[in-house]
Amino acid sequence: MLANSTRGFLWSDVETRTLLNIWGERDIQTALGGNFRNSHVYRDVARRLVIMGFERTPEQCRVRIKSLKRQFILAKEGNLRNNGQYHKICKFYDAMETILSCRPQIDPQELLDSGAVGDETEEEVDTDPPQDPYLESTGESSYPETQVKLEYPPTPVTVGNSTTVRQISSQSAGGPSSKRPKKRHADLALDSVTKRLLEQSAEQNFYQMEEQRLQAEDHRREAKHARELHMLQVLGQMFSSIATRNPVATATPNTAMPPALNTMESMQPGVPMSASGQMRRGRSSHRRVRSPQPQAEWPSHHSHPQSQAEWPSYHSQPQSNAGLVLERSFSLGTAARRGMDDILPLVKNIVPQLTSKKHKGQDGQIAIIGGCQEYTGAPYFAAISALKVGADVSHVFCAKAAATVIKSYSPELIVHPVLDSPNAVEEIEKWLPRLHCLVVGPGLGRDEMLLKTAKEVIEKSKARDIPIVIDADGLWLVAQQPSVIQGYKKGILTPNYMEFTQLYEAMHHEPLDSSDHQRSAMELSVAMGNLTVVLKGEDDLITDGNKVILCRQEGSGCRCGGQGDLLSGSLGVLAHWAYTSSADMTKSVNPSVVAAFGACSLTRQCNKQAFHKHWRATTTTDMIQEISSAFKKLFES
Ligand SMILES: NC(=O)C1=CN([C@@H]2O[C@H](COP(=O)(O)OP(=O)(O)OC[C@H]3O[C@@H](n4cnc5c(N)ncnc54)[C@H](OP(=O)(O)O)[C@@H]3O)[C@@H](O)[C@H]2O)[C@@H](O)CC1
Ligand SMILES: Nc1ncnc2c1ncn2[C@@H]1O[C@H](COP(=O)(O)OP(=O)(O)OP(=O)(O)O)[C@@H](O)[C@H]1O
Repeated sequence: MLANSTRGFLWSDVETRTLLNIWGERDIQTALGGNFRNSHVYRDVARRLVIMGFERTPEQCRVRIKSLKRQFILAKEGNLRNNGQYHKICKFYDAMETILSCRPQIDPQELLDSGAVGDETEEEVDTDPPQDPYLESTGESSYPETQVKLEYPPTPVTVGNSTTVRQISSQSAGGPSSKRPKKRHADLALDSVTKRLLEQSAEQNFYQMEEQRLQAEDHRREAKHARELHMLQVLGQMFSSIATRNPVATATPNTAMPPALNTMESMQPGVPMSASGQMRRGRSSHRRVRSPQPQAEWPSHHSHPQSQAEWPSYHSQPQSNAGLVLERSFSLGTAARRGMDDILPLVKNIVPQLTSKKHKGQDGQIAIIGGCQEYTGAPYFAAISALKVGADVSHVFCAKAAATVIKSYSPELIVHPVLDSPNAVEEIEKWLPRLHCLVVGPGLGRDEMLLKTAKEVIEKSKARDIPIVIDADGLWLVAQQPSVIQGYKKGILTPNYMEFTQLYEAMHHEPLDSSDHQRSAMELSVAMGNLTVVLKGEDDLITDGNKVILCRQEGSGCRCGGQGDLLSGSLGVLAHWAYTSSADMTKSVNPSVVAAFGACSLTRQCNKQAFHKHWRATTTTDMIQEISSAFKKLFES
């Protein structure tokens, strides 16, 4: 049976790697290098792909390769917009580089001699604007193609070690009447000058095309956001009509903000939102700027029904320096906004009483799914942090090679060396009835067998309604197979910036707009079915797709590895507490959000305290030692 019988626009990593393996085969590369018509080569590629279990048309293969080459060239050229991090998210960079650097060098003179003028090879020339990835499989594009007229012989442009062939513009190539030289090696000096000129103009041409390509991309993005906006408007209207039938919900206070899809990036606590009432999208030439409007000038919901019925509005809730709430709400916003004045008291509310009436286990039995030969520290940090925050029991389900090492770090942890055993899922499943929260990913690694086990354990835990925190390599799994957690309301994702980028791009099939993290985080959350997303960074950004909370608890400049594990372990416990607290305690705020805010604040406070003592020498172990006092300071004073 074919692995990919239901074809879609999406190429899985395995499928792409198989395609690259086939495309990189010597005979294919030779065939592509020596032919200006290559449809038969891609027929062969598609045929070989079918043998490997993936059904794709030759055109799909060609388009996919083309797009991979585009990504690779972009990454290579450094013509990037992702804070110079793009090479890290060009997943197949190494494979592309290996293949392209082994390509036979193409002699431009041979191309001229071959008489292939104007007979463009589809394989080598990359002049199309990017295709909408949703339509890659059909080859159609949802936006007008940028016309780049190419009339003259191809000339090589060196990208790294490889040589690709590009067309030259008429001005630079000397016009279509350029004649094929009669003697091939007649004038070497002239040849080399001509070659240099051709190379320069090809480069210029390349940058022009890149510019056009980026513009086309911007247009496409604008169109996408316009569609989103429209959807939001429709939703707003729906909520509005419900609200008019619901007397409680219609009691919306006079806090309607300008109808701007805003971000809080420029906001400081206490600064009115209207000061930043503009839509920040992509490149400057396409920014749509709304005039800043003083808050007072915006009519209330009652006098300006459109302001809430048609537009989602974002409300800033001035907070303590540690936390800031950005909320997108519709007409029913009042209900959602109740209790959002301050998240910290809600975290305090969920912390269980210490009482002699309880027995062991009631305050939390947490399990970490992670730990392999390479990574033993991460699961330990997460598990011990869970204990120090207040869980009664902390388990680690890890690979055999990691178990003894983790046990030797701490006798407090219960370590199960089962993750790489054939009956791993069964072994872990036995424990699920007693577990209150799972933290999947710290030190898990990317071994396929371990990931498969993790995936099945997630499925079993979902069936039991257990909160699941996914971090580190667990997020990699989610980027490959989002459905594993998509739509599960008790799922919490805790990506750092790199992990966030991968997740975002896996869900949206387009590069992350790094200028607007809050919007992107919300989009990711919504795409994942309103899962809670915690984007860690200078400010931690927490969203469930409806509101964004910034955690700005003071930390330090020390970024020792493992802090994220402290966060995910603590979050495991807090999530359990939040989900077992009454709605009164959390004031109906999403329990995952309350827990996430608590875990972020705690991690940052630990970082601050440890840094005061150890300065540059601060390690995660030092931070863990601060959990007790940081917790008390934040949540019990
Ligand atoms: N002691 C242990 O056992 C520990 C084990 N751990 C375990 O290791 C496993 C793999 O985790 P990971 O940390 O290597 O992977 P990930 O976070 O993707 O970083 C990869 C690269 O991305 C970059 N990068 C990262 N953050 C960035 C940012 N914000 N902004 C920009 N760039 C950023 C940075 O690239 P660089 O700067 O080095 O080029 C980084 O090297 C996982 O199981 C985890 O649990 C850790 O928990 C640590 C303690
Ligand atoms: N620039 C920063 N300033 C202050 N705090 C930060 C900064 N970056 C991250 N943090 C804090 O460090 C904690 C861990 O985030 P980090 O980005 O280091 O996670 P990670 O890369 O997943 O960690 P790990 O090393 O465990 O894999 C978070 O609580 C976050 O608030």
